[in-house]
Amino acid sequence: MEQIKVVIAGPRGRMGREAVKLAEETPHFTLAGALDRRNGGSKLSEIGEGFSSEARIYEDIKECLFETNPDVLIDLTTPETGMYHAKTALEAGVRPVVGTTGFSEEDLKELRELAESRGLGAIIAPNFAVGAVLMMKFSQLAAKFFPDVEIIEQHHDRKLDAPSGTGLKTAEMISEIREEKQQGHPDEKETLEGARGASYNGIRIHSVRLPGLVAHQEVLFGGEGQTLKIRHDSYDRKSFMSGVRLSAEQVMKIETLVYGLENIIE
Ligand SMILES: NC(=O)C1=CN([C@@H]2O[C@H](COP(=O)(O)OP(=O)(O)OC[C@H]3O[C@@H](n4cnc5c(N)ncnc54)[C@H](O)[C@@H]3O)[C@@H](O)[C@H]2O)C=CC1
Ligand SMILES: O=C(O)C1=N[C@H](C(=O)O)C[C@H](O)C1
Repeated sequence: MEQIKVVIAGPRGRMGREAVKLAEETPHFTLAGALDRRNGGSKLSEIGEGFSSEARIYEDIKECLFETNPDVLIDLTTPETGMYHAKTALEAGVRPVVGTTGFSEEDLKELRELAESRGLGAIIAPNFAVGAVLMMKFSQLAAKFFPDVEIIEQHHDRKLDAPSGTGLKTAEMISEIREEKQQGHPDEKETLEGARGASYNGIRIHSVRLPGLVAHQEVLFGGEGQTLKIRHDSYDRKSFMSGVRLSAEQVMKIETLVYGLENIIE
């Protein structure tokens, strides 16, 4: 298999550290460097996170990409940083694989145009877990028969964005096959603000944040005399790593931006 040179942004984060281990363990990946907010100039093996890689840590993305000349930048940081990194990578001829969530439609449009104008692949995947992708696909199918649907996403309490990227993507995928629809009683009133959750084209999204949780989502459909629940649980961040690996492989073969892992696993 073709050797892929990767840089990982956010190596000390919950996802980033799994991604560093993935890169260290994958024979056809070469970990060329890491982008962090601190530890610039050190090697990954020197920062006490249990990494064995001798790859250097950079604090400046431009310097990092110039010196390491990677094929792929894997970004697992924060929404603002993720957007800046993805843009800077494309401008430098590097293909971004972005797991970071919280991108707007405008962000996606801008990155798609940039990727296509440079003839480069880019993948933005709100969820890298295959089970979560299937949950979204099954939900899209179910919504053809059950147009009344609410999404309950549950995450750890260190999460910055709400709703989750997965919750939003699920609502987007359902909206592709469902007309906008007002759900619940037409005269319903919130006596406590937020009680009915956020609304995406009329689909309610409820965000739960609690210590102890990792990443969980239930898509709840209601019909006459029946309900259907489609649920996915990530109990460990290892659940995301096969999707990260697949994305880094596939991004080398495309020349546009792909938003969502469902577009590369089917
Ligand atoms: N697509 C997917 O399957 C998944 C996506 N995520 C998303 O990935 C992102 C990261 O999640 P976690 O690892 O849980 O967060 P985290 O807070 O544990 O890690 C984020 C890391 O990014 C680093 N960082 C922030 N700004 C930076 C900068 N300018 N340069 C370099 N590093 C920087 C932080 O120091 C931190 O180590 C979030 O947006 C989350 O929603 C999380 C899990 C799965
Ligand atoms: O922050 C997380 O943890 C996760 N973020 C992604 C999201 O926002 O959907 C993916 C997964 O749910 C974990």
